[in-house]
Amino acid sequence: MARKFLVGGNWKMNGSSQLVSQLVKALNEGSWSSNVECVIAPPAPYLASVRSGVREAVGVAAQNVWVDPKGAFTGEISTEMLKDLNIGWVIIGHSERRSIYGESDELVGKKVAAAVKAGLKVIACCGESESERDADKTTEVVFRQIKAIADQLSPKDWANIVIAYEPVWAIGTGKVATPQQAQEVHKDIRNWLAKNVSSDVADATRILYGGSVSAKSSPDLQKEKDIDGFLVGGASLKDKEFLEILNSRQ
Ligand SMILES: O=C(CO)COP(=O)(O)O
Repeated sequence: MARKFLVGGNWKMNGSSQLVSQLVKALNEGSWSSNVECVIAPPAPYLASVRSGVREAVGVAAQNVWVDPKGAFTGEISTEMLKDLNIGWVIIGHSERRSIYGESDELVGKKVAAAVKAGLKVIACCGESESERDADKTTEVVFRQIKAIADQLSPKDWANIVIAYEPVWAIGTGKVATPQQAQEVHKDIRNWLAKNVSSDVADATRILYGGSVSAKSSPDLQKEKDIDGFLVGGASLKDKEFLEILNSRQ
């Protein structure tokens, strides 16, 4: 089954009104193949203006969401608010949320389930740290993270899930995984889905690679069979480079 290539831009806690306008303008004026889907994730204060400013074909994602629909949760954002603002996507379980804010596998699973039930599409992140890779625990960690998500979902929910494999050692370090390293884990994730969810879900689910993706590394990474796109951090804040990455899909 053909999986549409997806390039996501995770702006993290970066930007200003000025940079946001510049990036939106570049995406409105730039072009890339209709076989490539683009989703950008601005910081929460800019979600509404990005959604109204960027062309419809570009998806907009929040970088986090809470599990309850409303109430006394100071500082949080609900799925209902995202829908109210016409934000179709949310990134959940990013390694920065896990490590800095202590989000457990279980909480990540609950957030993914709440978002999908609310009708949002989810980019669900997983990935091992350097010491876990060195200890040969990559698949153990990644499978545990994905299982915590899968446990909360029914097979049909997977139509709205994209997985992002983001090895922690490659995030913001300039140390990009080789195409072979990434492909190996992507294939393992797909096999895990086939065995534990269904072969249809394994075939259809897009698995993105994230971690120091640049215009230089994207052409080779995109050649790998099980790499269905990228989740780009730093390079998504550079308008020309992000467009180059969008155009690296052959
Ligand atoms: O965390 C990432 C995307 O979510 C990757 O960040 P960098 O591309 O800056 O390494």
